[in-house]
Amino acid sequence: MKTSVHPGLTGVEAAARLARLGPNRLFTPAPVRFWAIAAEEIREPMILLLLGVGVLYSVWGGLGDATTIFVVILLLVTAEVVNEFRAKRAIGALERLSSPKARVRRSGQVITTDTEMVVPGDLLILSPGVRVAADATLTDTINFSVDESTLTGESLPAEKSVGDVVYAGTVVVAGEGEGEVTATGGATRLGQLAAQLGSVKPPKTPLQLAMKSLAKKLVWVAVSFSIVIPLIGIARGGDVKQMILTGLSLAFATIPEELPIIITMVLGLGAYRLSRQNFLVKRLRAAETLGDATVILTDKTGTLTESRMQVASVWPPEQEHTVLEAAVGTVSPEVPDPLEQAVSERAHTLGVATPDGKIVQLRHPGAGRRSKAVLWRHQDGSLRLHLTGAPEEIFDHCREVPATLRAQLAEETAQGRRVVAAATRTINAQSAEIPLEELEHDLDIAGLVALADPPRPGVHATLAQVAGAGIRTLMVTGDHPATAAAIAREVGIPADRVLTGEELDQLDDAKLAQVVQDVSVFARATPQHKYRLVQALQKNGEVVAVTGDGVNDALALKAADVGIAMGIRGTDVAKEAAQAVLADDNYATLAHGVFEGRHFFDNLRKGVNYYLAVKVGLIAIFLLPVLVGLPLPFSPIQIIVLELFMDLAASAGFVAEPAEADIARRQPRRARGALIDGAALRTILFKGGLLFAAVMAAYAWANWRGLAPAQVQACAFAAWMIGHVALAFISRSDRDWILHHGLFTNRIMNLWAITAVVFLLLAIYLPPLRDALHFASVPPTDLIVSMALALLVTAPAELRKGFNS
Ligand SMILES: Nc1ncnc2c1ncn2[C@@H]1O[C@H](COP(=O)(O)OP(=O)(O)OP(=O)(O)O)[C@@H](O)[C@H]1O
Repeated sequence: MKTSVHPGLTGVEAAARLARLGPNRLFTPAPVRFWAIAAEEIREPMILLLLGVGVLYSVWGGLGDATTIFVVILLLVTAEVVNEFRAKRAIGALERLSSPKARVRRSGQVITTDTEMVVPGDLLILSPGVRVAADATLTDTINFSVDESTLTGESLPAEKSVGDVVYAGTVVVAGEGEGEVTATGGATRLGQLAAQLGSVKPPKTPLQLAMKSLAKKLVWVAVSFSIVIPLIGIARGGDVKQMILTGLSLAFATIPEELPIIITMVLGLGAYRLSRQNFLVKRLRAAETLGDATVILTDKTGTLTESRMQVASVWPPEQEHTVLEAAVGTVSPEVPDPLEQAVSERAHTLGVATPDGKIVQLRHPGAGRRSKAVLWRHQDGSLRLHLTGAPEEIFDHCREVPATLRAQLAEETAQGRRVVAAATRTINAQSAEIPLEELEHDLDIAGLVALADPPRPGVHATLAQVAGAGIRTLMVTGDHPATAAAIAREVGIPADRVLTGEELDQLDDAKLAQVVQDVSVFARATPQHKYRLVQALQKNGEVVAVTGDGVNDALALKAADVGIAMGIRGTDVAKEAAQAVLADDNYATLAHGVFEGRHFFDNLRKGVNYYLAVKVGLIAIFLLPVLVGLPLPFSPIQIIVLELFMDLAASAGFVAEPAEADIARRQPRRARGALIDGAALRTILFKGGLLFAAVMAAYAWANWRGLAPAQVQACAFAAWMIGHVALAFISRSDRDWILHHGLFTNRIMNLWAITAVVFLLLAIYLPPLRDALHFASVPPTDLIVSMALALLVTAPAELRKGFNS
């Protein structure tokens, strides 16, 4: 392969072309616009229902009532639109954060840029695992082939050489190459295909679907009550118009249209926050499942270790020069991996040069091989083959291997070092066309290079924390078993037994499912082994999070419950197959993500349970008075105001809830059951019942005191507002006392509570608002008693935690 004859475009020229020809992308993501969301929201059946109520009010009630109701509608719609806008903008930003990258040469330097920034004339640097960013004509290749199945459906790799065209969207599977971009974005072949397909909306996550279906079921419950309650009222001689308005308002307040929005808010905003901390959530699904992980299947290099490899020793030491000369012959000049970087740095320090000449053949590790082979043609026409890789594999191809080398290998690997052997062979000058595999024999061993790659600082502590949270960590590596075991011990993974890929092949699926219960370290493993491990673990009922970087890791990443690609080491293919990307490749970031996943799920459950509890309370509050023939505790306008406050708490308040103290200590939720199980249902009914009792207590008190109907409603309203604020605070933690959890640690909830209380006081004592909402001023003592009753009656929800834990 020629080395960098063409320097590529300059940055200035590339920018000019980008401005002229537009970004290299197939779809322009629809921008998230506030007004578009608002327009959509206004067309929602719920809002139409409310507008209907408004119109009826203006016909039956009067202009004042109609104005009040339209103001409330405006507030409600604004609140919902702001919420939805925030969540959708966050989800949109997620895509930008994990946008694909491409390697190009500009002004003689290889740089990594956003794929969108690639322009015609750019020189693409292509290596295995790369998804080709744009259509390009190959200017340089070496044993180069691509998988074109996305375009042609043909699954066999297509070999390509200089002059051939590679298409955007295809994947490099072998060799190395360089190509000059001829078309970008919509002008590429893929772009033309994509234009026919149109844009694809991301599918809804299982939880979003479950929530939608739950919301649909609950609509019927809400609607039934909203019909039955006014019917009973009318049968008992109530005012027909008033009852119709009550029914409509009740329907509006109890139909759980907010449920799917709560999910989008919690998962969307949560995933966005997590993505700012190096855990890029590409699909919301990942945010959903992460917290349930019971097993983390992780790579070693870069995830548990630093991936800043350094040559620790070379064997035999007196022949270091020769060994490095052999090893540096397989170092890729364009895209060296950390191992190659370490070798080349050391060679550079000692003044050992890269072979002088041209690469005529090349084979990367992979497809069952753990070595890299490069065939060089020197200036004088002679051919020399260089092989670097797993010692046992290299030894097999060597003429003879001194026993001291084998002994040294054992010693170095026991210290956790990655050890590669380097060997060479002089080849007949006429044999350049013979496939590499046929040349790889009778090699002369040069020696061993041992590379140190220490564990990342803090990874030991994180692993212990993860283990304490009931999550097992399994290490799967392509490295030597002794190296794997030594690193595993250092970071705290049990390594009494290490299983190699070869041993794993001997086990059938049933046996493997048994073995994975005890063994935590797998060495000399391939991506296929990783895939089998994921399946075996899932067979045992585990929820598996897996990391991956290579082209062939896509299988395991897709099969896992959460597939997580490495951001630094990962290939494009792995990143595409994964649901999330670790921007820093760090195990600690992954662990943090799992705990955050638990946190999201907690918040979601708390928000939903609270939301349903207050709805149950509201229905009960209306059912009892109509059944026993008492005046209604709230007028229709008041019901609509209540809805505004309860929606806000559930959708915005619980999103901001800090994690529970035991988030990293408790065991995973084993049963991946429904969001609302038996226990949750009991809690919902219990809390709804308490809210009902709180309002009824104030209502009874006000009646007993002989207050006027509008005053009775004011007392009931006060009890509701205080009661539902108290319940919201109590619901912020399931098991922990709220004082222990932190009474004022949720800023949004604080703000909401203060607004609710101030609004309550203004609604009763500020004449224009009071008149608009049909309240009457009440003696402060009665108000205080109503509020105190609400606190007293809802307190059992807090006390119940003592019995639950
Ligand atoms: N660039 C390379 N040159 C020579 N040999 C290599 C190279 N890369 C990998 N190998 C050999 O292949 C083995 C497996 O390496 P690989 O990078 O595939 O491991 P892995 O599965 O990614 O493991 P890990 O989780 O430790 O990264 C290494 O131990 C080494 O012997």
